[in-house]
Amino acid sequence: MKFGLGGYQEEELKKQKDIRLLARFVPLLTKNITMIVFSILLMVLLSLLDIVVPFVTRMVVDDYIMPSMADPDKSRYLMGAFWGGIALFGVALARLIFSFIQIMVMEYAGQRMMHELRIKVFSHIQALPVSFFTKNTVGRLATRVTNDIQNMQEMFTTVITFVMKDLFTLTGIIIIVVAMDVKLSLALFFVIPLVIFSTWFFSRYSRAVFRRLRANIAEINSMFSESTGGIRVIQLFSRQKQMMEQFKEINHENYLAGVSQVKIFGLFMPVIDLLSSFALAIVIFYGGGRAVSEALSLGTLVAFISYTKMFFRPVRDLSEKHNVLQNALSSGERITQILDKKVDETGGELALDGLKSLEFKHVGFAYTPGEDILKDISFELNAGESLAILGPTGSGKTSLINLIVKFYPRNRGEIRINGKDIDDYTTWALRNKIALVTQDPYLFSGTIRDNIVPPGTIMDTATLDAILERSHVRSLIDHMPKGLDTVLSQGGSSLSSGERQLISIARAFAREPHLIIFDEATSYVDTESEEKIRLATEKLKENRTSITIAHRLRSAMTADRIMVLKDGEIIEYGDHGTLMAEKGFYYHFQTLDKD
Ligand SMILES: Nc1ncnc2c1ncn2[C@@H]1O[C@H](COP(=O)(O)OP(=O)(O)OP(=O)(O)O)[C@@H](O)[C@H]1O
Repeated sequence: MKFGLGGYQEEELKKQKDIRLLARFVPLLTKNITMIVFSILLMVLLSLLDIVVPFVTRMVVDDYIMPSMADPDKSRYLMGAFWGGIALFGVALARLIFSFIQIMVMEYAGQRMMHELRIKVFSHIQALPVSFFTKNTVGRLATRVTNDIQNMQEMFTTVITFVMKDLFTLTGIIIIVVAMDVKLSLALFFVIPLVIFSTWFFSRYSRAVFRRLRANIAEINSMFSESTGGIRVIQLFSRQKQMMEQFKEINHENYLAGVSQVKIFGLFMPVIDLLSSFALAIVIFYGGGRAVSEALSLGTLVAFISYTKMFFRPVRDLSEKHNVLQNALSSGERITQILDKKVDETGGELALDGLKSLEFKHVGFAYTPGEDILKDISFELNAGESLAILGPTGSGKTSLINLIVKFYPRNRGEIRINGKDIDDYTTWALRNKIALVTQDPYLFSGTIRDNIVPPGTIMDTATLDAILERSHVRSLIDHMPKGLDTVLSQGGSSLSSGERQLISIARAFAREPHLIIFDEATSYVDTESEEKIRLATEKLKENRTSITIAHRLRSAMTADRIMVLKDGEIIEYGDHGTLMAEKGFYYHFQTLDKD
């Protein structure tokens, strides 16, 4: 089933068997099994207390009230009725206490389980390959770690124990009514097939509606986060109306699904009420007749009426819990869908100690099968050499870089570092020793220091000072209210893109990388910042191997080798002199840039 609009659509779900789906979450339960079992035992006790009430009533009616009517000495019976009342009050008090303990224990266990599940989902998402995030929006993933996990918690806390209680109560009632009067209990059981049929009918439809609702909520979240993320562009290009239209459409889908849910519930509950009244009518008609002819005691009839009413409470309850269960199952499906996504396991065992060579051999790559973005790329870069990559927009420059840092896996050919396949190195070691300075670097929310010094590293002041000096970030930090300890907003949005780039160059210095990959900014950076960035990157590249996606004449000219890409192919390769002599793309780039 697909809903809403293209960009915000949820991935199609594979329908899983409920039991198999629930089994996936059993390990969470087993870790908290003591609390769960305790809570279930309390629930059993609570349902016993429920069942006992009509029984006590029956005793009071049959043993004290009825005999008192025919006896002139009524005082003999008063004490019995009094103690009956006290017993009922005692039962109510015990219910309150046990119920409080049960809720506390179960909620505690539920919180613990969800805490663990949330961590599991979060860490799994963190380990997923970059390609996953281009297909799954922030909003959609946020729904997974918030709403969906909340739904699962509700299932664990309410469904498990309440279903146990309800089933126990139903069984208890059935046993007790059969023991009291077989004939009258058959009259009550007459409606059970009808109850089962309507519950089955209801559950069939409600699951589909719940799935639609979940998908719609995720789409709303997803569209909301994307539209707020891009609010500047939306406002600048006056796209609010269009966004509003899209939102209205998604919201309308959600409304329709909500209405379907209401319809199903609106129908089901009255049907169950009708069946309950029907059963009651049969009990009163048949039981009443037998009581009149004294084949049945009045106390038993009164107890029967109570049990009939009580019988339908768990049925109603079960259907309501069924609701929670359906909701949780559709959330569970989406959580397992994420947990089933394969994390990148291509990493090997090797550490990366220094860089002697980087080699591409006939490398081919496509984001979508059949649509080649890089074709037959071969080149070699030795220690300390610099490579400048040039090419028109969309020619595959960024894609080539993405393969080196393993954001995406290559489809063909070999990529070797120091003669070994890049998959032989641990992904962590590889990324740790390759510094990628992007055009618009991402800074973490936290202090500037946290952004520069790698996590878990203790860096002495002299080293840090030298880094700040070499990356030309010193004057920027001196202007900050708390210097290195100034807290940045998320993504470093309070800084200019040039400032962000300088901090990310300092971050690169701190890791002492073997390979520098630098994506030169195409957007406007003021002359002063540009000069600082140029000096900082030159220092960073000193005595290191580097690759620059070059947009400036100077960076291209000074590189040891220059590669020109067009439509995913290398069309020119060599040093400045050679390529100028070829009078191709590079030659024209040089002459154009000079103008
Ligand atoms: N995640 C992706 N999924 C599918 N196609 C993609 C993805 N990223 C890039 N592409 C496509 O791959 C091609 C090469 O893109 P790439 O970003 O590598 O080019 P580029 O040379 O770096 O361009 P620019 O100079 O504009 O940054 C483009 O046609 C682009 O549309």
